[in-house]
Amino acid sequence: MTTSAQPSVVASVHGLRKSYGPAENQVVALDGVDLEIERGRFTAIMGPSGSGKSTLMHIMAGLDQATAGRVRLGDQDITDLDDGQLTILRRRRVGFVFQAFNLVPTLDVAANIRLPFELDARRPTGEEQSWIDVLVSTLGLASRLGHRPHELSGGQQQRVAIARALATRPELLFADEPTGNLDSRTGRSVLALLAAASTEYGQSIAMVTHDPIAASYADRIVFLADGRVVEDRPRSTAEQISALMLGMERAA
Ligand SMILES: Nc1ncnc2c1ncn2[C@@H]1O[C@H](COP(=O)(O)OP(=O)(O)OP(=O)(O)O)[C@@H](O)[C@H]1O
Repeated sequence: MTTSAQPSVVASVHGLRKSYGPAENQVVALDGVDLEIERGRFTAIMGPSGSGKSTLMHIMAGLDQATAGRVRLGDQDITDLDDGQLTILRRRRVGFVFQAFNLVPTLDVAANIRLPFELDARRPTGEEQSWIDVLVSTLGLASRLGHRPHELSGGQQQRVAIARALATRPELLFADEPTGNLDSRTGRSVLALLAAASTEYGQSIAMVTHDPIAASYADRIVFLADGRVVEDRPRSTAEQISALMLGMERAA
């Protein structure tokens, strides 16, 4: 086994608070969250509707700013970065996969996958193009490169979104209900791909989900309730996760 100089934590938040609205009518979305996301692992973030999952993910990904607390990505404290710096950080260091795929309808598959490079005003290097070729073939998209998103199935569109998100080898991939729009069989194949990206390529992944089956693909499951971390479990079966969720609902 080789020892890595990389720290084992890819992202962290400490004392994270986020509130919305004026003081007299304030909604507290995150109420003091401390969390470390481990490098090279697949972490699921679960919790009831309104528990703060999306808010946490958006702040960790530099899409939103904290009210209080610190946020780190890799070895950098990103808490006080301005909008321009956050835009560059998102473009270069994180990847996103959303429920709604978010592909550009006028671009073909190849151009959608290359988009992060275009937005950074550069072309993929030879090594990056080789990696894109690996992604395209692993994800079964080779015969679809000239197609537009509307010519693809939901599962194929999500695979394009995953290829696009992994193309720049992001330090951390964020996935928000990535299988929410897919039938269960296609959803499972997308989850297996994410799990393989983590185990085979060391990709760090943080995935928000409501679905115990989706979370069962992760190495670790963090549960939020009312803006706080209430459980933190290693890999579990869908049945164990469902039982835990039920127990938490009863206790609430
Ligand atoms: N822009 C906003 N303005 C006001 N309140 C907000 C805003 N965004 C989120 N909230 C509130 O913050 C709380 C946490 O929301 P968040 O979207 O993070 O929850 P969630 O766990 O992702 O929920 P869901 O599973 O339903 O997507 C909720 O009470 C929500 O209403």
